[in-house]
Amino acid sequence: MAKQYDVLFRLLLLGDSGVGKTCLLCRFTDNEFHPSHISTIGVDFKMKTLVIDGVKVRIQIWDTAGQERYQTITKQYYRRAQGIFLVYDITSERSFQHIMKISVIILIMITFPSAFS
Ligand SMILES: Nc1nc2c(ncn2[C@@H]2O[C@H](COP(=O)(O)OP(=O)(O)OP(=O)(O)O)[C@@H](O)[C@H]2O)c(=O)[nH]1
Repeated sequence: MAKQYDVLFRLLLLGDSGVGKTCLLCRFTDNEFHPSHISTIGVDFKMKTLVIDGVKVRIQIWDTAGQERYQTITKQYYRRAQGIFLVYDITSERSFQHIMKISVIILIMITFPSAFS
């Protein structure tokens, strides 16, 4: 059986509830937009394979719940990701301030990994 991909990238979507993470992901993977907001529970994921210069690149994107109560679960995914999309709602300063705080936490986790193991 032919290999389904040559390279795998694990990416993560982070941001407050309702900023549009799931919509971004659906648009990217399926070119769809669903206007209703159904909050993600915990973590969900979608995949897409692109061919770039003849290389099959599989992108696995983890969509995290923005609600505070799932933070313990979503934090476990920070270190497994090779890239993180920090998403905010341009009409909500609060969502921007919050994503700034999360980015500082991630920076600390990367700098002092043993403190979080
Ligand atoms: N105006 C506008 N609304 C958007 C846009 N993208 C998403 N929405 C709306 O924002 C709402 C929330 O979108 P979701 O993608 O479900 O939000 P989320 O960040 O995944 O939310 P959680 O799963 O709770 O963390 C939906 O009602 C969408 O219709 C956009 O670009 N513009």
